[in-house]
Amino acid sequence: MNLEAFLARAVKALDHSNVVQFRLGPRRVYLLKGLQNIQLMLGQSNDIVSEPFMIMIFQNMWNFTPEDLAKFAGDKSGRLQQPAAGSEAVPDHQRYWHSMHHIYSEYMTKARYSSRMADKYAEFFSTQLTAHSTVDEWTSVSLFGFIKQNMAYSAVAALLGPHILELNPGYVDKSWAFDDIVMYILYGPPKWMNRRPWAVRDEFHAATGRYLEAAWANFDWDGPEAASDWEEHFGSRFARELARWVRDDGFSKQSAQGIMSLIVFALNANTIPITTWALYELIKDPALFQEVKTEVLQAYTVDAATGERRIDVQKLGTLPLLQSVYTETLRIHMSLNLTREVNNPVVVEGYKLRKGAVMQAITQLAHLDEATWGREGHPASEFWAGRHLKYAPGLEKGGGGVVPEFFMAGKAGSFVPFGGGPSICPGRVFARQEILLTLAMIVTRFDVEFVAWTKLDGSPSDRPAHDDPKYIGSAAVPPDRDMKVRWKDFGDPGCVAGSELGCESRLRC
Ligand code: HEM
Repeated sequence: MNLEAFLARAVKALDHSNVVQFRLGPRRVYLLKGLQNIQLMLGQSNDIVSEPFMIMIFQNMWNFTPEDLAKFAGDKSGRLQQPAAGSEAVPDHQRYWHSMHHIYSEYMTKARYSSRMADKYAEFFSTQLTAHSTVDEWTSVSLFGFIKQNMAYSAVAALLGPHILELNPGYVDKSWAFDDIVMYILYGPPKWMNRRPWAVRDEFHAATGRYLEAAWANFDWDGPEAASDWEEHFGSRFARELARWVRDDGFSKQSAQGIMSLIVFALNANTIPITTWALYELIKDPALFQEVKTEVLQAYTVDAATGERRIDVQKLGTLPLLQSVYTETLRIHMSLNLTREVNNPVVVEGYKLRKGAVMQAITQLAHLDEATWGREGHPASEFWAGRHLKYAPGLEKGGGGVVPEFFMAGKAGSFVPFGGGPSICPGRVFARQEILLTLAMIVTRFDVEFVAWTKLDGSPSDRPAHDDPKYIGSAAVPPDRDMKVRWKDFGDPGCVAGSELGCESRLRC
């Protein structure tokens, strides 16, 4: 399916109406736009659900066994605490959607667990930066390639612990090979016509399975780490709780490794394109790079006891310019058809949508709406780092020491990179921390100079990067060009103007 062509037709059709209906085989599909319609579709209710679409994903991407698939398909009680009407008698252990949702929201989204993962991520990523550069020397780097390898490596180690990478040399490459064939598996021709994508999936799943086996064999459930937030075998508490639930509820080994593999895919598929695009913007604009660096230096703290310098992730998340750059990058490069199914009839702009009808909202339509996001001299289609900054009346940028505030330039329903409702992305808190940390660590640690645009294979390109059309409609869209840069590592950052922190860093503030 050509999602780019579909998107272009959909945008045209939605020019005239907020609701456009078409048929996909026997199904009625309703494309929606407009704040209220999207809020309705992504609301907290058992009337409009994502489960039927997820079943398709479980079958193809997760490779669930038919028995395990039947457990989810048969559970109509929904994800919410309150079972859907008519499902009140379903025993708790058979509420598969709710159990999974509970683990997501408890161990992935809550600040305690996401911050622990973020700290581990910073530790692993710092080690990767050190391994790939020499202090005080200029090194040539293909930025997208670098981020794809090293950010993914560090995020996997933070989520699942380092052993998965030791047990499976080339695991990160396997995960990207899987990323490459995901849309084919979901929407492409059947397996008998081309077996390769399924072989790529199975190889990736098997590698993840080796991690699960080793973790189960080596983790002591009665030992001192039984309630720890992070340990080396399973990695994060989230991964451990997910593995435990899958085993306790009797899922097969095949389904268990599929679930974990999908988490790895979700972990990297969006954060890495978004981080890469944000870095491209910062490097293209040296003044912006410097402004972000100055701002980020405020988030370094020194541990009074150990003298160790580290980034305070919470503080990082409050820096206005950095937040604005992050929001703007997500706004521009997220392209997903959010999909739901009607479980109980609903009325949308006078149309009655029956049970079984499919609803879709296209993130790009909301994110690029000129009326919502456009500002004089800054059309909605263009990146503008200052779009989400607000200055006190009378004080404009450049007015000596004026600190702006971060604010959402559009309305909440016009910005849905993480979806919404019960199936909103559970990784959103960690994703933000991970992206901000990566940007912060690079801008404070390196001097970076643009060298040239290249194609993804490293050959010269005569143009800058665009969104890679292959990924439009599927998630955060990666660039179709790499950026060759040279960077110089200044080593340990943390020196804030005049060394307030008492460091002897060579970092030029
Ligand atoms: C910039 C980064 C990210 C973006 C833009 C993003 C976006 C999304 C979106 C749009 C959905 C579907 C939501 C819906 O249907 O309403 C989703 C689901 C999901 N995301 Fe993320 N995501 C990001 C990072 C992450 C990370 C780091 C993880 C961590 C493992 C993660 C794990 C998941 C999972 C497990 C689901 C499925 C949730 C469910 O079915 O209940 N995501 N994400």
